Amino acid sequence: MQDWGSEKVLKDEEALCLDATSYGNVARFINHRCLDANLVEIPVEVETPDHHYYHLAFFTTRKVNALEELTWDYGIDFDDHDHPIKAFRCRCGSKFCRNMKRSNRSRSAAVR
Ligand SMILES: C[S@@+](CC[C@H](N)C(=O)[O-])C[C@H]1O[C@@H](n2cnc3c(N)ncnc32)[C@H](O)[C@@H]1O
Repeated sequence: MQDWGSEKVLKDEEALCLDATSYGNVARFINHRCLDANLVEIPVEVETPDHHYYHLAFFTTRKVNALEELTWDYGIDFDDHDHPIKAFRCRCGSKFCRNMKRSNRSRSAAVR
């Protein structure tokens, strides 16, 4: 189930997926950063006489310096090996990197 915000929990059949594989704008170039990314996404309902649909609006979570990279936590579970899409190897560099934690875990397991 998707939970966007808090008021409404969508059932799977009502959930929306935005896929920028074939079409998108400059937001397609935003890279992932684990946990301490400087952007969050807010779904914004766009209303026309015929349709209601969503855009994802990105907002910064803190002051961003000139030339600082904008990053967004894609919400990937790097431990989910059953996911149909294989996750990339994260190189976000965050000290909270979920992929890094996984690498460290396997390394310390190998040392034992
Ligand atoms: C939406 S695109 C981001 C733009 C992409 N870097 C580019 O130059 O076109 C997502 C892809 O970028 C790469 N990517 C994004 N964040 C990454 C990260 N933290 N570590 C490694 N690769 C990353 C992955 O290949 C991912 O599938």
